Amino acid sequence: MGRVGVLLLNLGGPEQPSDVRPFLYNLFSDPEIIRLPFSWLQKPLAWVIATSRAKRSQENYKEIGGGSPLRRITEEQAHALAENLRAKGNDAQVYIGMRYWHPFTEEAVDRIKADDISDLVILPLYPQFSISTSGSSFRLLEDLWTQDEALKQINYTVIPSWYDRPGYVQAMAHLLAQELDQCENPHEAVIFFSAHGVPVSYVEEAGDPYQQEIEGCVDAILKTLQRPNDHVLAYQSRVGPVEWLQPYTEDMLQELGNQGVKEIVVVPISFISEHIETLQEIDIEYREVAEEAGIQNFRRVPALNTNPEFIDDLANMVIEARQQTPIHFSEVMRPQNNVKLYPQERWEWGLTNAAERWNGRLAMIGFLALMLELFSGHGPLHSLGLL
Ligand SMILES: C=CC1=C(C)c2cc3[nH]c(cc4nc(cc5[nH]c(cc1n2)c(C)c5CCC(=O)O)C(CCC(=O)O)=C4C)c(C)c3C=C
Ligand SMILES: [Fe+2]
Ligand SMILES: [Fe+2]
Repeated sequence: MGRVGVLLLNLGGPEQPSDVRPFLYNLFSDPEIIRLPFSWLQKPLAWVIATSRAKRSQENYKEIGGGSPLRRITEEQAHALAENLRAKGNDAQVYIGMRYWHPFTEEAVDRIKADDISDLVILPLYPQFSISTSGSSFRLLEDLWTQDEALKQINYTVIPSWYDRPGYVQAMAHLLAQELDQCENPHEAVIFFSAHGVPVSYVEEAGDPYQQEIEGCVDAILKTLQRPNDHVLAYQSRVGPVEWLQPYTEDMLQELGNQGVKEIVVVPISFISEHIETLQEIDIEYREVAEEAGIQNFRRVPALNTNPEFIDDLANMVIEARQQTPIHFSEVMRPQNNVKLYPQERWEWGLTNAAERWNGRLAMIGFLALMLELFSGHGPLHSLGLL
C-alpha cells in the first residue's frame, strides 16, 4: 500500500496590500473567469483590469486587516482534516492548492510528486461546482497531468461537488439555528441565503450546474432546519458589464426593507471559510444597505471554518471517495467554448469574412483605448463599473 494524499483546492487570496494587484492579474488571466475571442488579448486585458481594480480592492482588504484570511483558515482546515483522518485510522498527507495565490496548485502538485504519493483524493473546498471555481482548478490539474508522466502513475479521484452531503448540510443547519435563536423574534427573522454570483451565460449557455446546486443546497438546509421562517435566495459579488444570476443581494435587501422586514439572518451559502466576501462585502457593505433599507437587525451565520461536524464530514468524504470507483478529470463538467464574461459570438466582435482583415487593427485600437482609459480614469469601462 502506497502513500495517500488529499489535495484541497481553493481560490487563494492576497495576504498583504502589495499582493492584491498580482492576485487580481492571476484571476483575470484565467479563461474560466474571462474568456475572450482572441487569446492574445487575455493577458493585456487582465493587466489593465487588475491594475485599475487594485486600488478599490486594496481599500476593501484594508477594511479586514489588509489581506485575506483564506490561507490561514485553509491551513487550519487541512490540519484538522489530517487529524480527523488519523483518528479514523486513515493516515494521509493533506496538501493545499490555491488557484490564484500562494500556495499555488502547481506547488502542491510538486510536493505531491516529491512525497511519492500513490493515491490521491482531490477535494475542492467549494460545496457547489462552478466552471469558474472547481472547474477552473480541475482544468489546470488536467493540464499538469497531461504534461507529466510521473503524475499519470498516481491513482487519483476527484470529488466534483458535495452541496447535498448530509454532514455538511447538518453543520450548516446547526449554525443557522444557533443564529436564529439569538434573534429578537427567532421565528420571524427572514433567512437570507446569499450565494456568490456567476454570469448568466455560464448557466444558460455553458451548462454550469452552479445555480441548480445552490438551489439544491438551500432546499437541503431548510429541510434539515425544520423552522417556519420565510427565506430568500440572492446572488452577490457581481463583476463586469454582463448580466449575472439574479436577484442581486443588494436589490433583495432593498425589497425586504420595502416590505417592512425588520430582522434577517444572512447565510453565505457558497463559502465555507471567512474571507473578503463575508467579512467585508456582507458584514460591512450589505449591512449598510440593509440598515438604509430599514432592516434593523442584521445577523450573519459564521462560515464553517474548522467546525468539527464539518471537518468530520470532509474526512468521511475522503474515506468514501477512496472506496468508490475513481472519478477522473475527463468525467467532470467542462465548459463549452461559449463561456463568457464578454460577448463571444463572432458577429458581436465583427468577425465576418469582410471584417476579418480589420479585426487585428480594431483590437489594437481597442487595447490602446483601454490603456488610455486606465491612465485617464474616464471611459466606457469606468461607466460600466468594471474599472
Ligand atoms: C463559490 C464561490 C465563487 C464563485 C462562483 C466565484 C466566481 C467569480 N469571481 C469573480 C471575480 C472575483 N472574485 C474575487 C474573490 C473571490 N471569489 C471567491 C469565490 C468565488 N468566485 C472568493 C472566495 C474570493 C475571495 C478570496 C479572498 O480574498 O479571500 C475577486 C477579488 C476580490 C475583489 O476585487 O472583489 C474577484 C475580482 C468572477 C469574475 C467570477 C465568475 C466568473
Ligand atoms: Fe470570485
Ligand atoms: Fe466582492
